[in-house]
Amino acid sequence: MPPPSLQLEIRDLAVRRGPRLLFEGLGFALSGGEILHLQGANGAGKTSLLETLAGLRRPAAGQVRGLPEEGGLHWLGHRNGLNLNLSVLENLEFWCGLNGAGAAACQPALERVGIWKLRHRLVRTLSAGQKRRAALARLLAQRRPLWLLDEPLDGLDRQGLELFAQLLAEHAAGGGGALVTSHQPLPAGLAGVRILVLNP
Ligand SMILES: Nc1ncnc2c1ncn2[C@@H]1O[C@H](COP(=O)(O)OP(=O)(O)OP(=O)(O)O)[C@@H](O)[C@H]1O
Repeated sequence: MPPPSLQLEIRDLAVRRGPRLLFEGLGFALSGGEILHLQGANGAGKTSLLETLAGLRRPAAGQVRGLPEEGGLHWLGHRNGLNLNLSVLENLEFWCGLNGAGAAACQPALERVGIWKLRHRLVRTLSAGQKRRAALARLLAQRRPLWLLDEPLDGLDRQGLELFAQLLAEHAAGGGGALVTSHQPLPAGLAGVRILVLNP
């Protein structure tokens, strides 16, 4: 079942952190099937923009139209969203329970990211890249039309980067869209990638 179609439109957006105006007048669109690679210097406001789109931060001005209904986006921030004192499987079951995917979605997701054999390990005992794979499994456990990914490549090895590229390509091919921050280039060969530079 493909996710509902995505037509995100950002107009004249301004975001402030405390007294500091990070950016203003920002406009862009993101449709299903597209991947937007968000670039910009440290402190440019990339994370703040994603947090704003995720509803975690109120914009100072502007409009965000076409955000999916509640439950329609996945947020993967600098932190992995994993409880270090639970096992990999317990973490995923928690997320599946929260988003209505059901426990049956956990095994295929963990197999896909290559860490099913680690399912009983406490997350605190995993390497950084293994934790990142567990976080990516969250995205697979339930299909959602919009992915907001903040530095998702951090910690991934070469195979992890290839896996990430496949997951992103499949997401886009299924009609999903993604806004991805990364200081390194996105894996080569991904179709439908546009670049947006914040505060060039
Ligand atoms: N909790 C906070 N309180 C006040 N200012 C903050 C806070 N977190 C971040 N900032 C400031 O907001 C600005 C934008 O930060 P943000 O994390 O959005 O940038 P970024 O483009 O994602 O940076 P990076 O590439 O380093 O991850 C920075 O100047 C930062 O110092």
